[in-house]
Amino acid sequence: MEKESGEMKQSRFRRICVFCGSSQGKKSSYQDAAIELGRELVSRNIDLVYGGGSIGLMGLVSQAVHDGGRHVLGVIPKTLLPRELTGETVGEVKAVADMHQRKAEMAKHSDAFIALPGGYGTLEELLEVITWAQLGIHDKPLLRRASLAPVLAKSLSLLQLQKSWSKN
Ligand SMILES: C/C(=C\CNc1ncnc2c1ncn2[C@@H]1O[C@H](COP(=O)(O)O)[C@@H](O)[C@H]1O)CO
Repeated sequence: MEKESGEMKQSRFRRICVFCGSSQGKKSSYQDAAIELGRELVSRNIDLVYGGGSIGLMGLVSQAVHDGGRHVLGVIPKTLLPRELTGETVGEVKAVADMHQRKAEMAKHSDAFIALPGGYGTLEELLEVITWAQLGIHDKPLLRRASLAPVLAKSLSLLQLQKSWSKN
């Protein structure tokens, strides 16, 4: 991405949608990755679109982008608007009717998608944009889309495993 002179080349993406956990996850590397991604977007002059709120990795990436002076758009269903559910949102907040409209709005306002570690919500959002790409509904890049199937399969079986552990 860097030019020979050392100055940063303008990315072809203006706004990137990030799907990520509403909790911080068990590994500090997840939190580090969220902050690092936020700073990377700033360094490439890219704005953020995400699910809104300040909780979990969502809060870390949005705060990093906001702190760096780039625009942050949080798309939140009306039912999740109360601050006790999602916390304070930095930047612009777009309230939508429901989860379906949220995903459509996030996709509409973005030029590409990136997924960080997360739970069922992140997986669901990721699977939907992959499916839309497969159906030709959009042709926006998704980070490592080509090799995602095995990763997703592994994640799903890990989630299943985690579920059965928590029952014991
Ligand atoms: C209902 C409660 C908390 C939910 N708060 C959320 N606020 C904003 N966005 C959310 C929330 N939960 C899920 N999302 C969306 O899904 C992704 C994260 O889900 P995950 O299951 O944590 O991976 C994220 O990208 C959001 O778009 C109180 O219990």
